[in-house]
Amino acid sequence: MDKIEIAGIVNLFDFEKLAVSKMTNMAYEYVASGAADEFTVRWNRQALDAIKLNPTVLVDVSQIDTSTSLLGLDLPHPILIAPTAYHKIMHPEGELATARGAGAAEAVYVVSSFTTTSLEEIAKVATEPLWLQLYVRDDRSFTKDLVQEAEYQGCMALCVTVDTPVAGARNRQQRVNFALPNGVHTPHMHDAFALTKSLTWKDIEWLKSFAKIPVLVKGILNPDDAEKAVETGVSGIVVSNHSGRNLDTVPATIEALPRIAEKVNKRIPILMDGGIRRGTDVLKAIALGANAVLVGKPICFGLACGGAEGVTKVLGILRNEFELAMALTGKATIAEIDSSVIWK
Ligand SMILES: Cc1cc2nc3c(=O)[nH]c(=O)nc-3n(C[C@H](O)[C@H](O)[C@H](O)COP(=O)(O)O)c2cc1C
Ligand SMILES: CC(C)CC(=O)C(=O)O
Repeated sequence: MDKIEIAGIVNLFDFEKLAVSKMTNMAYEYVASGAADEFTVRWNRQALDAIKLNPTVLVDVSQIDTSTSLLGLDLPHPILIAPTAYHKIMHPEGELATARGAGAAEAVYVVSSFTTTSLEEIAKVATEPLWLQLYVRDDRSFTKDLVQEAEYQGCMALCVTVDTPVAGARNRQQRVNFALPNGVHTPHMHDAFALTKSLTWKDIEWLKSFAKIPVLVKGILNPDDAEKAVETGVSGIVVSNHSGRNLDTVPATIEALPRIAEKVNKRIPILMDGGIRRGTDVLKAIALGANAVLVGKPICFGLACGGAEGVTKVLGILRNEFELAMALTGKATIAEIDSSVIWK
């Protein structure tokens, strides 16, 4: 059943349409919704759509190379799986299916702190690099233990989420009384309300003082914060507005990206997420200063539609579209993608 329906899917938007019928209403609302009036959710997409491309013709594009290196990793393509919580509410195999899907698609999988499967189990099935997204809790020793467990399980980087001292006004989650179903647990985080509200740059320094793997901060929108991140010595930043789930009416990430890229000036890698749905979106993000992108919601919908296979298909479609976008704009390698590809 799943296989036939998935076979008919040709783009990432199709996954959401199919996922509506596959997910419980509560799970769908959890994944699909943003904060408050969802302006930022819409702006993420509208801002990407509004950017026009400037193709160069008569360039030899017989060999398209999407490979890139990031924090010491050689990646066949620059598309990562963004950390999203609670995969077992989307598919019974949860994060194990996501990790298998990532493996088949040669993608880095950033596991959420709110994973419903332990890192140990995920690491057993993963064949591509895992990173851990870290929510810091009031109990700092708990956080230290989690970092050490991530290192022990072979995670290759930490993404510390810094845009969620509190979750946003998630009205759609409130309307469905969002709660985890019986039998679904978060082995590394227990309680969403135990997140710390007192996280500062000092904590990032503290994490860096003992972490043996690169520390990135996820949730940067303000260029001055990007500068602080560089000064604090983090290994990279993720330009993100949490898919519009926290502070509504912040700008689209693609709008914030050029200013941040200018400030960072290639001193550390920049990743970006928020509304990436098309290969042309990946191209635009790279052209405006990102080294790599992450996708969140489409992975959840792919997982809901077809488990590991759905996740692989989401990534495969996006990667293929990205290759098409490179060929059609006359860019054979990632290094060649710069702002000349944007119509001004
Ligand atoms: C269902 C869902 C759960 C999420 N859970 C987390 C999380 O646990 N930790 C985190 O840092 N970000 C979380 N995010 C934010 C994503 O990592 C990412 O920033 C965002 O989804 C990217 O935008 P996109 O979904 O439009 O691709 C979540 C997003 C969604 C949609
Ligand atoms: C448990 C939540 C704080 C996870 C999250 O980051 C989200 O739902 O956006």
